[in-house]
Amino acid sequence: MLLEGKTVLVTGASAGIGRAAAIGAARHGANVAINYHSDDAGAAACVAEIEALGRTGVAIKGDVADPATAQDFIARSVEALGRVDVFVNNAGICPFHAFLDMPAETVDRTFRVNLHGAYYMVQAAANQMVKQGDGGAIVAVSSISALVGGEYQTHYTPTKAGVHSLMQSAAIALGKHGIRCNSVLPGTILTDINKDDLADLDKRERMAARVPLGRLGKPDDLAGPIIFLASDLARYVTGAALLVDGGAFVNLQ
Ligand SMILES: NC(=O)C1=CN([C@@H]2O[C@H](COP(=O)(O)OP(=O)(O)OC[C@H]3O[C@@H](n4cnc5c(N)ncnc54)[C@H](O)[C@@H]3O)[C@@H](O)[C@H]2O)C=CC1
Ligand SMILES: C[C@H](O)[C@@H]1OC(=O)[C@H](O)[C@@H]1O
Repeated sequence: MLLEGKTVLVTGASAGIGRAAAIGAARHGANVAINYHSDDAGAAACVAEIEALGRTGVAIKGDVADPATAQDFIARSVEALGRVDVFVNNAGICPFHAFLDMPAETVDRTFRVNLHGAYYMVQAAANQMVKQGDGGAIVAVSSISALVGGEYQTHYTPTKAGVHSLMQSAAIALGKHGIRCNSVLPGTILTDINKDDLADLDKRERMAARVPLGRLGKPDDLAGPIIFLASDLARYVTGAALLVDGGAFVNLQ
């Protein structure tokens, strides 16, 4: 049990990586509050799994693109669970589209959800941790895409580089408060975010062929690395970025 008695908050946890992180935290002894955007059934199912593990779970609806959601999520989580020990910034979108005719509203929405949302959520969680006075851990779900490009992801990859950079600067700003800030950089993980893109079986095979470990990732592959960074096992780790990509990034030839 790496998070026994801790309170963990996860954004975008009605599905995918966020959901796996939330349930993984509960499996490690944490009570968990999740933020979600619109999938009431997915959020309820996640809370039900947390509670089946004997922990308290709470789901709070809100669009992370709205700065007010961050204040609301932290305040209502504290109301329900008492405090915030760990904050996992996960919510994100990636509407694949070509560069030359990328609609301005797609760029704007992607920036607001992935980067502005991360900024205000991390800031609100950090303020709560500072108020509590005994440190904490923040883990952001960035991406291998913080380091490499994507033809149909010109609006998305800068947000993931931004989240990675946010963790580095926040690590400096919050170290004096005992708050650690790290990111995980997933490779290609099979979730709803890329279901349509990977319906192209040629592309899916190409992506899998790049992975030395021989397969694309599953949401649960991220739970362990996120829980590790959130836990006291990583007590001297801050400002770090952990690739969780089956080796895809280093596989040049
Ligand atoms: N699947 C992949 O290959 C990779 C995913 N990531 C990142 O992982 C994170 C999670 O994505 P996945 O689990 O893959 O996809 P997903 O589509 O299964 O999950 C995304 C989650 O974010 C939530 N969300 C979306 N917009 C939101 C909003 N405005 N407010 C609140 N919640 C919102 C969704 O409801 C959902 O729970 C994202 O930040 C994504 O960029 C990073 C690298 C690779
Ligand atoms: C959504 C993509 O399949 C996924 O998102 C990322 O951040 C990875 O780099 C993959 O491209």
